[in-house]
Amino acid sequence: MSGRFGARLARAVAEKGPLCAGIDPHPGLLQAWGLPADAGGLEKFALTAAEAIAPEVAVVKPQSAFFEAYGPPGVAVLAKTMKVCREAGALVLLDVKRGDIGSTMAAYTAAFLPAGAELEADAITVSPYLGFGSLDFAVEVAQAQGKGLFVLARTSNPEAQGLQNALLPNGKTVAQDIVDTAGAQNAGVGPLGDIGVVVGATIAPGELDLSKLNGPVLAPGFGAQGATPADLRALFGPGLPGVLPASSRDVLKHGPDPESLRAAVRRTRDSLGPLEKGQ
Ligand SMILES: O=c1ccn([C@@H]2O[C@H](COP(=O)(O)O)[C@@H](O)[C@H]2O)c(=O)[nH]1
Repeated sequence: MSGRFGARLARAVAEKGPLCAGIDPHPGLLQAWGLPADAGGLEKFALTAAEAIAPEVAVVKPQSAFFEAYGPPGVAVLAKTMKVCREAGALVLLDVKRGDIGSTMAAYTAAFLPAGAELEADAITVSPYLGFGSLDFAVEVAQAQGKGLFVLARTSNPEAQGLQNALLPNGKTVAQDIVDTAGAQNAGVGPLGDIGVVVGATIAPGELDLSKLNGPVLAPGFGAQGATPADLRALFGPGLPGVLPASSRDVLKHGPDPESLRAAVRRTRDSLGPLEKGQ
């Protein structure tokens, strides 16, 4: 690993395209793959998915919740899965959505960002709902150690709209304010800053101005939650610069056969259009 996260991400996307493939071991998927709902079934599921998917995409996003649900053995499987993905050349974005007062955020930061941590990720998702400033230490560590953060701004779930589109005294929506605060951290950094945001692929075009973000956008909601490649283009523009459409269940439902999983991830990746220079 060398260089800033934004630069590493830009290189990976130029090589493999922008798809972020999720590893979400839902109990229903384990059942559909004929696996037991225990740590052994979890391991078979996650490692099969990681080995088939990680070589094909720029970014893999394991969903921590589905591993944590199995206790310490599940967390051990998560660590193994992340290692397999990184060894296959993918960047690992751990979806953990952590957010707390600053001093506690420091402990979360230590758990996921430093080199050599058991759950070391290239980037993590974080929540700014204790105030963006509560993330200051995580921002500092990410920028200093070549890692990234994806800050929840306008999430893909329908319940989010009221809170995230509420107007602040400065006249901006909560989500826009989060995007602009992330953008301030990325100012002047090329080709892409390290502090990204999460913007659901399911939201209406025109809700947010991302023009000054200068950082990556994780866009979940593509696939199983209904958003299509056309929705992504309408929302983010045709070139999708810095945007990582994320899909989990829609790819994973094609397992357990590794060849079918590989074919599904390639189809999904190719549905986003040809690679463009500088994308
Ligand atoms: O706004 C958000 C933020 C995160 N997620 C996560 O992404 C995946 C989506 O899975 P699909 O199977 O592709 O629907 C999942 O891990 C969510 O926790 C999101 O959906 N929306």
